[in-house]
Order: sequence, then C-alpha cells, then structure tokens
Amino acid sequence: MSNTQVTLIQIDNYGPWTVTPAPRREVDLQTMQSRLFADLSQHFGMQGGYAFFTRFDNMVAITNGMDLEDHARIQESVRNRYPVTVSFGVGHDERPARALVEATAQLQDEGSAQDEQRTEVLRGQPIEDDERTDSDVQIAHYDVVDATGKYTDELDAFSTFIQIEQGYASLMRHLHDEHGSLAFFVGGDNIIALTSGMDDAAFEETVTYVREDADVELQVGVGHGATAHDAGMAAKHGLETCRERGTHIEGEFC
Ligand SMILES: Nc1nc2c(ncn2[C@@H]2O[C@H](COP(=O)(O)OP(=O)(O)OP(=O)(O)O)[C@@H](O)[C@H]2O)c(=O)[nH]1
Repeated sequence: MSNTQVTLIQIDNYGPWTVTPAPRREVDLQTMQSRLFADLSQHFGMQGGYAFFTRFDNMVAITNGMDLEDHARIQESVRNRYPVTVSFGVGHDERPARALVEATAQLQDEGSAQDEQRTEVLRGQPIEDDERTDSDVQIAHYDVVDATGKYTDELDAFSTFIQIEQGYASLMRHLHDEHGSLAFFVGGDNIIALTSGMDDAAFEETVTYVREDADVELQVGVGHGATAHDAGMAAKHGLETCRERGTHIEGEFC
C-alpha cells in the first residue's frame, strides 16, 4: 500500500509583497519565482524528493524520507538568501490528493497566506521511520506519443502549446477526481503523476479518457520506490521500454 508524503510550499504574504511599496517589475518577480523554484527543486532533490512549480507562489513537493528538521533547514536557507520566506505544511496518506488536503490544512489552520504575522510555518506529521516501506511512492510518468512529429514540427508553437496543455488539463482533473491522484506538468510534453493503488487497467483507462476527452494520445511508465527519486527513475525506465516496444502502457503492472 502506498503512503505518500507531500509538502505544500507557500511563499509568505507574497501578494502584498509584489505591490509594496509599489507594483514590482514583472520580470523581477518572474526571475525570483523561477530561481526560488530551482533552489527548492535542488534542496528537495538532494534528499530524494521532487518539487513541482504548480502556481509558483504555491508549490508542491513529494517528501517521503524527509522529517521536519530537513524542512526547517530549507526554510533557513531560503530566509538567508531571498527577500521572501516560505511556509511548509506536511501531510501523508495512502491517496496523494488526501495527503495534500492534509498538508494544506496545516497551513490554513495557522492563518491566511496573506497574513503578515504568519511566516515560516512548519507543521504536519511526516511518516515515522518505522512506518516507511520501499514502495511508499508510486509515480506515473506520462508523455504525449510522438509530440514532435504530430505537433512540434507540424503546428505553430502556440497551437502545439494549446494541444499539450489541453491533454494535461484533461489528465490532471481526471486523475484527481476519479483516482485521488495529483498530476504535474514538468515541461515539454511530460506530466509526472503521484498516484497510488492504480493498476494497469486504471492507467489504461486514463489514457483512453484523455484520448476521447482531449484528442491527445499519451503513454505512461509506472514505478514504485521509497522516495520520489526512486519511483520516478523506475517510471522513466518503464516509459523507455514502452517507447521501444511501441505500446502505450508500460510499468510494473504491465
Ligand atoms: N521534464 C522532462 N521533459 C522531458 C523528458 N523527456 C522529454 N522531455 C521533453 O519532452 C519533449 C518531447 O520529447 P519526447 O517526449 O522524447 O518526444 P516525442 O516526439 O513525444 O517522442 P516519444 O515520446 O518517443 O513518442 C522534449 O523536447 C523535452 O522538452 C523528461 O524525462 N522530463
């Protein structure tokens, strides 16, 4: 049984900061946000985690294997190097979507994202050491079949972007609503989904759903591991096998 640990990352009181004392230059905000994401990706990645940029002011990380002290060190590093601070809410559950609901509640219980008193919150219950297993994290790595041939080399860049985003929107909503899973766009035509308890039939169903709903053909590799890194690498290998065989589903279940 999976046991996903996720961390909700929120930039503290960011909205007011972007307009204080006057609206800040957009390029500076974009640069700061993307550098902060890059840093967090590296910090969490050094400990086997994955971070996803989602909305940039709110980000999500898979943090199986990390305790609250590990999180606190990252908060300190951000505080020392950035003009903003970050709060972390941690949750875990068999279902990734429920884990994120729990992580969100940890921050919401402490006040608003735009409360200037609410800074560097660090709350939640990481998975105890003796409760961890080698297969707590299940990751599904989806990508669009022949995105280069069908879209990138054929359509103008914005039409391609629309197609890829439509496929992502369809998949993320379906995985969330029907499977309690969380899907994150990671660039190109790639989507990394945090899933649990989904078998090969369920993955096949998601591919069929997106084909019918958004007219986008996906393939998916699935992996398990103690951490996001382990599960994610296994999923990437599954996807490679899938490409070689020309089938659209590959992974531990296939
Ligand atoms: N984040 C991320 N992006 C990737 C990865 N692999 C490929 N990409 C991106 O996806 C784009 C398309 O690459 P592919 O998915 O290999 O190309 P494709 O034309 O869809 O071919 P097939 O996937 O083999 O059907 C690349 O330009 C990269 O931007 C990956 O593992 N992670």
